[in-house]
Amino acid sequence: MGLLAGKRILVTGLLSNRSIAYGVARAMHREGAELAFAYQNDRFQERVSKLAADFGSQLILPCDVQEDSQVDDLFSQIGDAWGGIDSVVHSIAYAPSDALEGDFLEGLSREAFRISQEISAYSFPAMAKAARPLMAGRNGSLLTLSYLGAVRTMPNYNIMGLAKASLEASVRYLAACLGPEGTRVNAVSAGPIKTLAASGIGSFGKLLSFNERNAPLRRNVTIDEVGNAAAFLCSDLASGITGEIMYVDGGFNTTALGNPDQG
Ligand SMILES: NC(=O)c1ccc[n+]([C@@H]2O[C@H](COP(=O)([O-])OP(=O)(O)OC[C@H]3O[C@@H](n4cnc5c(N)ncnc54)[C@H](O)[C@@H]3O)[C@@H](O)[C@H]2O)c1
Ligand SMILES: Cc1c(CN(C)C(=O)CCc2cnc3c(c2)CCC(=O)N3)oc2ccccc12
Repeated sequence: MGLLAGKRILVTGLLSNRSIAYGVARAMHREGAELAFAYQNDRFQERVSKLAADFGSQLILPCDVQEDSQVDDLFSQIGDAWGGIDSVVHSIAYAPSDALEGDFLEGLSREAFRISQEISAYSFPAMAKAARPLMAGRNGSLLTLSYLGAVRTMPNYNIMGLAKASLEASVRYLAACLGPEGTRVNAVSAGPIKTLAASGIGSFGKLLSFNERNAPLRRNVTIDEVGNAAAFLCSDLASGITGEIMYVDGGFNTTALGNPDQG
């Protein structure tokens, strides 16, 4: 019997078969979950529907998290179709690309700050608020994806680091708010992975190879390893875990000087 048998889970942020959300969906499907998907806008409907078919999903709904009405509509449609929901996976981030390279202050602007916080951080508690009535009494869980740049400075990550810091704080405040009603809230902080969100980042290749050479496991992680951890955190095996940021990064976050042989 799969870890997630009988669970109904919404997975957001699926965009390609390299998406972390794809790895999460694959693990959760394998563990017996019934999946629904949300895509950012109509441009992505066809490609997400094709990807979602890999997981036998018929519930594929639009949701641009910049619009409150679309977040509300998403969960009312899920309520109509399912009557309730056990878990929500938030796998969404965005900052204007010119804020994601070079000098932190050069890339800083009120607009870049607002957009990155709104899409990459506010959207998680906003979805939690809309999902709350559907999750009552189900001992469900919420899960989001973070990155080490939330708590350590990472060259070029810049304004996204502030958004992830905000996101990780929301994991703790949501855990405190929803724990009494039985809903758990956690994050997986993943190591760097070559996805669409990572492409177009100038120094990404260097970052991947630095991690590969310096992480205790001496390699990068895969979307399936992140997916497995996400499936565990949303399963009843993790019934005592909430407000937690679980690192799936080959141990990189635990090192100070990395690989001593690297000089
Ligand atoms: N790739 C990495 O190295 C890495 C590492 C750690 C954490 N993460 C996090 O994983 C999550 C998924 O990113 P990914 O690497 O799988 O890339 P991805 O490009 O596959 O996924 C990013 C998703 O964000 C969605 N999105 C952006 N703006 C949106 C909006 N306004 N409304 C709704 N959806 C919107 C996109 O449609 C896309 O599906 C992000 O939160 C990212 O910060 C990525
Ligand atoms: C790792 C890592 C990532 C992957 N990661 C953890 C992320 O969170 C990426 C999120 C992201 C948010 N917004 C945008 C983009 C990516 C690229 C396209 C775009 O226009 N905007 O991005 C980096 C950017 C700089 C340095 C390291 C990294």
